Amino acid sequence: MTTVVAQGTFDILHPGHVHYLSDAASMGDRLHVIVARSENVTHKPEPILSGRQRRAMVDALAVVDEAHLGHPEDIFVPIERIDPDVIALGYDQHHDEEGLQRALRDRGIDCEIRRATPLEAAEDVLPSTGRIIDRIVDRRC
Ligand SMILES: Cc1cc2nc3c(=O)[nH]c(=O)nc-3n(C[C@H](O)[C@H](O)[C@H](O)COP(=O)(O)O)c2cc1C
Ligand SMILES: Nc1ncnc2c1ncn2[C@@H]1O[C@H](COP(=O)(O)OP(=O)(O)OP(=O)(O)O)[C@@H](O)[C@H]1O
Repeated sequence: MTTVVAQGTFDILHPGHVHYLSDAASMGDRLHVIVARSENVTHKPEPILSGRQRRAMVDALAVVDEAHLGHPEDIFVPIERIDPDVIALGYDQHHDEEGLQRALRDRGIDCEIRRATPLEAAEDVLPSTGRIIDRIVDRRC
């Protein structure tokens, strides 16, 4: 049984999220998703939906076995509990893969880090929460 972990903000679900989570699910047998706490999303505007709402939306997807609201302080607490075989990073996530691998090893977690692929977007709705919000503001305000 290969356990995979995916993680992210997942504010206002869109096809890019479904693509990432489907890709992550295809890397193993069970997919756990860690949903970032709003207070830890510091590299972009605060999420519109609460952490509980974002977790519930992700948990409702067929490809997801379990969605968890992330730990407020230590990102390795849920990882230690889930004990994954694979961590699937999003195609555009700027995590330091070597640093992450070292930190996992220091904690005795034997886990492979893999990258998911981007969704090839052909339609006119751009699959990014930020771009969707910009378009809503543009068209409706
Ligand atoms: C392995 C891993 C575990 C994470 N666990 C948590 C966590 O427990 N709590 C949390 O608030 N953020 C956690 N994060 C951070 C966020 O999920 C995410 O990386 C960050 O907010 C960037 O999200 P974005 O790709 O949606 O922009 C974790 C990140 C990684 C790489
Ligand atoms: N178009 C896409 N193709 C593949 N993966 C995607 C796509 N959009 C988002 N993801 C992945 O989904 C995960 C969570 O993404 P996130 O919640 O940051 O959404 P986002 O739409 O990229 O948000 P924002 O526009 O606010 O940066 C990340 O790992 C990201 O790589």
